[in-house]
Amino acid sequence: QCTAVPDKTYDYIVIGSGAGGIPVADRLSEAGHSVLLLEKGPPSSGRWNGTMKPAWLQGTNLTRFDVPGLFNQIWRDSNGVACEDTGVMAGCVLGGGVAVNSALWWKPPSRDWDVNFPEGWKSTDMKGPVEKVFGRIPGTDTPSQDGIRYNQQGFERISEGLNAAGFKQVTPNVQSEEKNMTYGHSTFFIQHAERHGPLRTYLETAAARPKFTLWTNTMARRVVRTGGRITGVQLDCRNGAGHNGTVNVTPGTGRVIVSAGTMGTAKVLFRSGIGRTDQLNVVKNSALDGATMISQDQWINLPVGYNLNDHVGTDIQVAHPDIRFYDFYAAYDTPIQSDVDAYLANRTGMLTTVAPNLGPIIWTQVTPSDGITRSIQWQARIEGRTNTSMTITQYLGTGTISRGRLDITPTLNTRVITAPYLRNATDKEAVVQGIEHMRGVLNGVANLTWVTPTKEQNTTAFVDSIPAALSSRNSNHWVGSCTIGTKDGREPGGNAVVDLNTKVYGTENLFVVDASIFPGITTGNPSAAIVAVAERAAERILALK
Ligand SMILES: Cc1cc2nc3c(=O)[nH]c(=O)nc-3n(C[C@H](O)[C@H](O)[C@H](O)COP(=O)(O)OP(=O)(O)OC[C@H]3O[C@@H](n4cnc5c(N)ncnc54)[C@H](O)[C@@H]3O)c2cc1C
Repeated sequence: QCTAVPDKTYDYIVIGSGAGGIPVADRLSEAGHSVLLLEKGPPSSGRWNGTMKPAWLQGTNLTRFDVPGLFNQIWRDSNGVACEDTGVMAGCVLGGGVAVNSALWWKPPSRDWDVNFPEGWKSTDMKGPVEKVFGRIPGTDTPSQDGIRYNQQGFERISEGLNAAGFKQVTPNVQSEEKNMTYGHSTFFIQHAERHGPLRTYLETAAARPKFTLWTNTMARRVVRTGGRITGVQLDCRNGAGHNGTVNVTPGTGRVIVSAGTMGTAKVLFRSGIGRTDQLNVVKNSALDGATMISQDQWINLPVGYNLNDHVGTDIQVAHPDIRFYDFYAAYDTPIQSDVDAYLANRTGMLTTVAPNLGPIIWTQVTPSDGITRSIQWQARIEGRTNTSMTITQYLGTGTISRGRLDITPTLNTRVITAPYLRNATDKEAVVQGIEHMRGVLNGVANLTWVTPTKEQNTTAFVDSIPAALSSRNSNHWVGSCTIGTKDGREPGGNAVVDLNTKVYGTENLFVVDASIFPGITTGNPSAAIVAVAERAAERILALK
């Protein structure tokens, strides 16, 4: 049953409850403001009354989102979980990406801020926000309550090669600056062997305050505005629940924060008449929005959808007779009973391991012929062509030059129109250099065999054989599309959508706080960096008059 919007206004309306939205909503509410957090999807974890679970979790307060061993289920059945309007994988449930992801959790090295971000957002500015994030969500590299890491054969064999090649083993979030020739155990935002992170910290403190309100199953269709002044948000209820109508901000002082993710935020802005004219014309000519869209003389011409980025993923695969595959996919419907018992009784055993048994995580840097250093993260997992194979994904991160673009279709879905992968020759050179290096390192592991590339294959030919396309390179780490910067995108040569306070250019009270404002991709999986950006944005927004 949909509910009509009550006659009440809010100091802040935050659209989207992901890595960016939950922390910023919490900090704004902590400052004493009334805050409404909108989420288009249903509840996810058991803590928030989620219901999606396998038979063996019936009668517990856990859902598929809570148990680390079930995190693979998103690749088996994403119905009602994944966004239907993004063209790429993203979580459309309470928590967004931090409800559905692999929970990998990295303190960003200074380089991630200093290479990518504008003034006011450099590593010296981000030190406090990062400390706040890790104070609340420290993460762990031993999720199981008995302190045991299970099925570590892959980690151990690969480490032999790394050690022989001079790599140093580190505790990644302690030695977080050491991101070259280092490796460590996967580190997760897991606690008590359950998914933790923003849903179990920031959202809990926010929800405990009387002036905080959360509406799930409630989608922001567009912001309602007169010129640059936003007065409210028009809502569509979903899944036969949620709220319908237009909810307003406090007259004169209220603000709206869009935190709907790299794809979702771009869509909300397009539907609100903010973007390049070609995209706004698509919305204007659409059956859904055409008749009700804000008139053309009010459009704000900004480069929404540009500067899109993601880690370029390149998979290599090796095999070793010691490696043991564990069937996390089967754990949903036909789990091993002793593993279920260990998990439910003690939070120990294989199901405390994030599927599909990730690690080691390895960091290197390469500098191709343009002289610009690229950070690389290598992410190993026990999954591949056979039961003894291991896939190791190379993520090309901080320092990449290639960028892509997203746009909106006549049915109002976003889609990646230009994939941000290897559009620049030196990015490709960096990928090849990195793989060449890792092939040498892994050749130092006794009894290791190569699946891809084959031992004889030339590295450049191997990299060329994998299309620079979404289907083969996508890492689900989308950033960009509403870039932060000082060059107002309404001006010739301007590339930024939001200013240094995360306020959308040309508006008085509209902000964007999520992965979409990142000017470039991070070294590692980005969720901790996004939470840190939300902390910093809250500081800056609260400091505004
Ligand atoms: C399968 C997968 C695995 C990943 N693994 C990792 C990992 O291990 N570690 C890591 O650091 N990162 C990982 N990531 C990436 C990480 O989760 C994302 O980068 C991060 O969640 C993005 O944060 P965000 O706030 O920008 O958007 P999101 O977290 O995507 O949040 C956006 C939220 O807004 C909601 N929304 C969208 N439109 C509207 C609207 N119009 N109205 C109301 N609500 C709306 C969405 O439903 C969603 O809840 C993974 C991502 C995926 C998809």
